[in-house]
Formats: sequence, C-alpha cells, structure tokens
Amino acid sequence: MFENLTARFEKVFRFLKGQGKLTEANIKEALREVRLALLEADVNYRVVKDFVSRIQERAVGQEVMSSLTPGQQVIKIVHEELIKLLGEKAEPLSLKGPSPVTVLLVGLQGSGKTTTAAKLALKLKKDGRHPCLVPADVYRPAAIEQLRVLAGQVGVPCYEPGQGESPESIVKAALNYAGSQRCDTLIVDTAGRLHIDRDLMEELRRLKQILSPEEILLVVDAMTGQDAVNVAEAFHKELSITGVILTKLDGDARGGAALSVRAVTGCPIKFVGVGEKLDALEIFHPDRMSSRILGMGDILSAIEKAQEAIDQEEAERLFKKLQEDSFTLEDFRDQLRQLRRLGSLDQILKLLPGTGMLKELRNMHVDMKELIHAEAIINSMTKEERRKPEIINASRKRRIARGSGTSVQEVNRVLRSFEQMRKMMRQMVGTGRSSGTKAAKKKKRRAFFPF
Ligand SMILES: Nc1nc2c(ncn2[C@@H]2O[C@H](COP(=O)(O)OP(=O)(O)OP(=O)(O)O)[C@@H](O)[C@H]2O)c(=O)[nH]1
Repeated sequence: MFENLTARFEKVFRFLKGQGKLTEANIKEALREVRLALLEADVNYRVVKDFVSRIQERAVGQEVMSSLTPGQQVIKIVHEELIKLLGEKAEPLSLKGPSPVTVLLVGLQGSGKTTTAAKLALKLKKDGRHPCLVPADVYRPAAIEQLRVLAGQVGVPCYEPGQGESPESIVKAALNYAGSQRCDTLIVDTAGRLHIDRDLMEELRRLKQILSPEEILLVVDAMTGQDAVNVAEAFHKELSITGVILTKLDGDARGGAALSVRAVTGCPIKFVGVGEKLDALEIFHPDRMSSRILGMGDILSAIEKAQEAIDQEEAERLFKKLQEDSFTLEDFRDQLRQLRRLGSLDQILKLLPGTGMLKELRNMHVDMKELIHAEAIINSMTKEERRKPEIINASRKRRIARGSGTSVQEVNRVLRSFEQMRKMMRQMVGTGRSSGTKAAKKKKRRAFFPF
C-alpha cells in the first residue's frame, strides 16, 4: 500500500530540493503534482482540495520564501499537514469504565470484524488485560464458530451462545459470563451486512443501549477506498462511533481511505490491520504513517517489530558465543529460529527509509521453507556433529539428508552458511582476541545484530 503515492511524493520532493530558489510558480507546479497523486490514490476530493490549499498558503508565505533551504521547508510543511490530516497523534483505547468495559465492533460483512476481534483480544491480553470474546453475529452461524476457534488460538474465553439466542440476550448473558471468568473487557463481534440497512442499525443501537460500550469501533476494509469513507460517515451518524479500525492495509489498496477517514468523519483511526495473522494489528500512529507515505521510512515501527520478534538476551548470548569462537551448529539453529520468528523481513524492510524504492529489496523475503529445512537438517545431526561439524563426512551427510527429508546439497548449503558466518564473525571481532574498546565492541555487535 502507498507505494505509488510514495513514489509520486519522492518525485515531487526531488524536484523541490533541486531548486536553489523557489518561486511561487515552482510551488504551484509541485502542488499540482501532489493533488494529482492524492486523487489517484483515491483520496476524497474535498480532503485533497483543503489539504493542498493549506500547504499552498503556508508554502508561499515568509516561512519558506525567506528560508535558505526552501525545498526542505516545503517538504516539512507537507509532512506536518499530512500528520494533521491523519489525526495528529495516536489515540489509545479508552477502557476506563467499571469492569467489564465493553468494546463493540461494528462494520459491513467481510470487513474483517471477526478476525479483528481476536487480534484485539490478543493485543489487550499482551497489555495485561483479561479480555473475553462475544459472538453476537447470529445470522452467520459460521461466524460464531470462527470466533470460538480464534479465541482458542489467542487463549482467551469466548461466550458460547445457546441455540436460537438473540443478539440482545447474548450480550446480556455475556456480561454475567465475563464476571464468572474474571474478565475485565468484553469484545463484542456483531453481525455485518453487505450494505448499511435499517434493521442492522436498529439492532446495533439496541446492543449499544444494553452494553453502554466504552468504545464503538467501526471495522472498515481499506481496499474499498472511497466506499470505506462513506460507510464510516453513515455508521458515525447512526451510532456515534468512537474510532475506526482500518483492515487490509497490507493489500494493494491505493490508500485513499486511510487518508480521508479522519478528515471526513472526525473519528480517529485507532488501529490498522496489516495481515491475516492474529498479531497483525498495529496502533495507528499518524506521524509514523506520514513518514512512511512520504518515503521517509518508519524506523520506530521497524524497531518495535524487530524487538517483539527478537529475544534480546538470546541475541546477546549468541553474540558472545560468536565472539568467543564457541558458536556451534546448535547455536546456529537457535539463531535461525529467531530469524523465523521475525517472519516477514520484507514488511520490516518496507518501513525503512528509501527501501520502498528499491525493487530488489521490496521483493526480498525470508524463505521460511529454507529456514525450516535448515532446522530439520541440524536436528538430524548427532550432538557431536553439531559441536564438531568437521567430522561430517560424505556418509554422515547422506544419513542427515535422509533423516531430515532433504538432500545432500541442502546439507552442504547449511554447513557452508554456518562456516561463512563463523568466518565473517572471526573477521569482525578478531576471534575474541580483539582488544577493542567497549564502544567499539558495541558498535561491532550492532553491525551484526542490527536490532
Ligand atoms: N490481508 C488481510 N486480511 C485480513 C485482514 N483482516 C481481516 N482479513 C481477512 O478478511 C477476511 C474476512 O474477515 P472476517 O473477520 O471473516 O470478516 P467479518 O467482517 O467478520 O465478516 P462477516 O462475519 O461476514 O461480517 C478473512 O479472510 C480475514 O483473514 C487484514 O488486516 N489483512
């Protein structure tokens, strides 16, 4: 998402930076490009018009014209205005009411409500809360089963409705159920329709009345572009939603919904869904998103993602072993496991400045299958072989390949990677004999474990 928009912005910025002195005509030309880029990204027309005119007003003013770096100043203004458009700052969930507090999830069919309910439960659980899932979508029985399965995967309780129970009765019973399970937060998944209709809105209003939810979050599919904004406007009018969760931001939607929803409805985007996996829900940070869209990267999110996946203590332990030259194939396997947890390296690369433009990096990804094979190969070795790989001769290689269901070539590849890594490390740290200063050693360690 946003790739086209980012490429267009980068082009405009190159043009602006290339001008020693900016004239009003230059700025107008650049802003014409900005306007076109936003319209092509499916941003709401009114939003684009206001956004561009705000930038124009500031860009042709004193602030820029008298500056020594006018191009940079305009870029700064675009960045600031984009942050404002996206909502200024991250808006956390408000879960302060008496226990259990309720989060009501609403939205059209297929927007990702059920998945998002489970993702949210996982996030709250990680934050130390005790959420409970409530399926109130009685029109699609599979939705109840889907939520029950997801609750099992996330490890949170899920209320089981009785046969033919109405949504109103489900949520009333779920309030008692939450008490019995010592849950402090109810996350209620409601029914979706293909279009907004009267019956649905009335049902949602009744649920709202029973539950007095702290949060009513509208789940919208970013891939639906302008429609997402219309849906948000309609739900807000009927239910006074407290926030929006934009799903499928990992897809190739043009991004218009993300850029218009806040401006059109006045409701904050609180979370974004960035994948089908249950941990693919992120807090929406307007400043980080703005940097990402403008091709300035989003280093903070990249660091957070990597830190979540990498066990720092384990990384330190492995580094120490490398430094002491006592790194074995067992340690190599531990490291591969960490890499596997990192999962989508390509997602992290996308968050780094400039890399969005590099095609080869964009297409780069950690080949999970290869990592799994490498682990199986190491698992098929004896303890002695893992500690002293030099004893692995041709017949041992054949045995290891058979045992791991791979080939001798693959075994050779793993052994080669392991050797290369050791060699590289010896060069970097001088086999632990390096008498570098503490700071130099720290720098070397960073070079190896960039996170
Ligand atoms: N790529 C991607 N897929 C998502 C995301 N969120 C949800 N999905 C997928 O979207 C599809 C629909 O999600 P559901 O959670 O079943 O949608 P729903 O809104 O509950 O649908 P109804 O119960 O029919 O109203 C599923 O295949 C999800 O895996 C996301 O952030 N990214």
